[in-house]
This record gives sequence, structure tokens and C-alpha cells, in this order.
Amino acid sequence: MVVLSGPSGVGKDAVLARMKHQGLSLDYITTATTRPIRPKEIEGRDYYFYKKEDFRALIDQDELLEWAEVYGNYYGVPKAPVRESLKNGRDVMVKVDVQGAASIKRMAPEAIFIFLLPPSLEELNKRLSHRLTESPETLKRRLDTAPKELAELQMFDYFVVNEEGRIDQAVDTISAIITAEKARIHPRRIDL
Ligand SMILES: Nc1ncnc2c1ncn2[C@@H]1O[C@H](COP(=O)(O)OP(=O)(O)OP(=O)(O)O)[C@@H](O)[C@H]1O
Ligand SMILES: Nc1nc2c(ncn2[C@@H]2O[C@H](COP(=O)(O)O)[C@@H](O)[C@H]2O)c(=O)[nH]1
Repeated sequence: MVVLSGPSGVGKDAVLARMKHQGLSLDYITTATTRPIRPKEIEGRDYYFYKKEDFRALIDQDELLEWAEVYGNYYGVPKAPVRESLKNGRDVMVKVDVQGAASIKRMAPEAIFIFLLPPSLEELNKRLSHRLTESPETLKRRLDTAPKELAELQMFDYFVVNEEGRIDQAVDTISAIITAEKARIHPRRIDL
């Protein structure tokens, strides 16, 4: 199980999209959120979009591996597809914020934790602004959170810098990490 995290706007989705495009054979888990859907997002591909009360029902029914409030909305990882993939011996990729990574680390410390870093906070600001998804308020909230998230780097096993215009390089590094992990004499075993 690979857990990919990093500040908002660093390029996690862009990197994952490139990994899928390159045909990297992992089960990419679609997570759930109460955030409003953005133009170009597709239900079931980018997220499962829920009303708050329906998301709370998922929590009450214990259907989420972890959940967190991130920038004023709820986000959570559905338990069933993760268990199904692991049961079938498949590799799983989960994208979460730093709180989510900490929760997964408590329940599955043997997962592989990768933190995607921006080359600088200025570049992070530029990426998030140019994405045109945020209001001035939510942009500020996300950028203000970034230094606190960077301070949690110690919790992770690997860092990967997503250099400007070099998504392929980030994908290659993540791919190399996964390849190396698969060559371990004592493989990491996850029991969820
Ligand atoms: N290496 C890169 N160089 C330049 N721009 C990039 C790079 N990687 C991603 N981007 C751009 O930065 C913006 C943010 O990327 P993306 O949405 O993938 O970030 P994210 O980490 O998934 O954000 P969030 O956590 O908010 O979902 C997008 O417009 C994306 O195209
Ligand atoms: N703890 C969790 N965080 C998640 C999950 N799915 C996504 N995320 C993270 O939320 C922020 C904001 O995402 P955005 O799509 O609104 O820009 C980002 O860091 C995501 O990685 C989850 O299931 N749990």
C-alpha cells in the first residue's frame, strides 16, 4: 500500500494521472469528499462526491479507513476497495492529506509513505493560483497550511520533489521506490 501525500497544489493528482497514463499497474483508490465538484471532475474518477449527511453515514457505518476535515470539507478513504485490492494481492495507491497519512500510519505502519514536495513555496503558490480552482480565501487557507504540512515530513519514508515541468521525473522516482520495495527480502505486509 502506497500513501501519497503533500501540500495542496504540489501536483499529486497530476503525478497520479501520469502514472495511470503510463500504465503503472496499481489500484488507484478513489476517495470520498463533501467538497463541491469542480468543472472537469468526474464522479467516481476524481472523487465520490457526498452531501455532508451522507458522508456522516459512511463514518457511522464504519465504511471509511480514515477520514479528516481538510480545508473545511470532509474527505475519506473507502475501506472496501482497499481491502479487496489487498486481498487480491494487488498494490494500492491512496492519495490523502497529512492528517490522513498520520491516521493510516497508525493503523498500517507497514504502508509506504511518500511525500511530494514542491521545489519552493513560491512555485506551490503559482501552481495553486494557476489551477484556478480556489477563491482568494480558500487559496490563502491552502497555502497557509502548506508549511505546517511540510513540518510533518519526518513521518514519511520517502520524499519526491515535483520539479517544474518534470512530472515524468517524479513518476520515475515513485516508480523506482515501488520497484525497490518489491525487491525487499522481508516484504511489508499490511493487515487491515
Ligand atoms: N511538475 C509540475 N510543473 C508544473 N506544474 C505542475 C506540475 N505538477 C503539477 N502541476 C500543476 O499544478 C497544479 C496543481 O496540481 P494538482 O491539482 O495535481 O495538485 P494536488 O497536489 O493534487 O492538489 P490538491 O491537494 O489540492 O488536490 C495543476 O494545475 C497541475 O497541472
Ligand atoms: N485525509 C484525506 N485527505 C484526502 C482524501 N482524499 C483527498 N484528500 C486530500 O484533501 C486535500 C484537498 O483535496 P482537493 O481535491 O480538494 O484539492 C488534498 O491534500 C488531498 O490529497 C482522503 O480520503 N482523506
